[in-house]
Amino acid sequence: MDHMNAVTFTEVTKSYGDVRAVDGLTLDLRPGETVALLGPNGAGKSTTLDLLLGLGRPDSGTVRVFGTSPREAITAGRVGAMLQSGGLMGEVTVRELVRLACDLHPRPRRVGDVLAHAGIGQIADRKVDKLSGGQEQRVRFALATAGANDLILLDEPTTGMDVTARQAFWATMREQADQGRAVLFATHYLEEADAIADRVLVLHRGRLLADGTAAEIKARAGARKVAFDLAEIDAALAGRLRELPFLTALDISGHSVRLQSADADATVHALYGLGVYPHNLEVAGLGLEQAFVAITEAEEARTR
Ligand SMILES: Nc1ncnc2c1ncn2[C@@H]1O[C@H](COP(=O)(O)OP(=O)(O)OP(=O)(O)O)[C@@H](O)[C@H]1O
Repeated sequence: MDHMNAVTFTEVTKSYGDVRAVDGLTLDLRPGETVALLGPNGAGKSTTLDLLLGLGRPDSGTVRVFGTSPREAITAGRVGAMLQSGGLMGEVTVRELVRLACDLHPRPRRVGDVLAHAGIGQIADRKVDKLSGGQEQRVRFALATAGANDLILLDEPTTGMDVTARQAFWATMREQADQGRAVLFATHYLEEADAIADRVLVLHRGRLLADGTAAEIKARAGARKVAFDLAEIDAALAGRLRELPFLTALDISGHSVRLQSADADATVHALYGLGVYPHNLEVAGLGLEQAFVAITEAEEARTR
């Protein structure tokens, strides 16, 4: 069983009325992988997670979790989830709620361990409806890890958490992945995806636009930023700068030039060929956020 994929989507389509929320999605997740699911609002991230939880059924195609239907995998206690929506039971204490989740799980962890790992040991005796937003998120996280799950699904898990809570959260998730669990999380925090995920999926209108490591996705977006200063920029030089090869953007302001290039090596080579002497030359890759914007905007332009 161990070689089996944690998740397999095969040609999955799901519509709500006229809206194709998921459109022909094919993808595999392997045990031990931490995977970020990115996409603009309405891209189909939550729908994808719902399908994995058996909360919706695909119109066509198949979703398998450890080789079974999502429902079977959940009944067997293999899937833990932390979703955006859904209120928590309020009249009970944090410990009581976590204990209930552990009692209901086919393969429960110890209540004390769950509380400690989620960083809520100190607030275990508080009523759930008296918690701050960030504390509530930690409790949701505890509920998602009440049992020994093999797949953990997280929908924007760190929304509302402070920096310390976020770091503790991702450290715990990393441990879970190191123990062979697959972790799939939807997020709008691209720096988090960049830092945490082994693999990044970019969804757009229900389709998979990119699938790779953060470094691969940045490289795929291609462009690099180049910045330098020149002693003097007259109109003739400005014209020649505009004709540098592989330029995708150029901004000249006083003595400083900022540009984007699809092939920075070739652009910088040609720049020296103009007989000028750039000072303070910097070449930098795009961040995941810029790469994400570049990829999704290119797709918008293509399908417009
Ligand atoms: N229950 C529903 N009924 C009707 N339309 C829905 C329903 N759920 C989702 N949709 C539509 O399906 C599309 C995908 O929505 P989904 O919530 O999966 O996107 P998302 O990527 O999670 O977005 P966000 O980043 O805003 O949370 C959207 O156009 C949304 O309006």
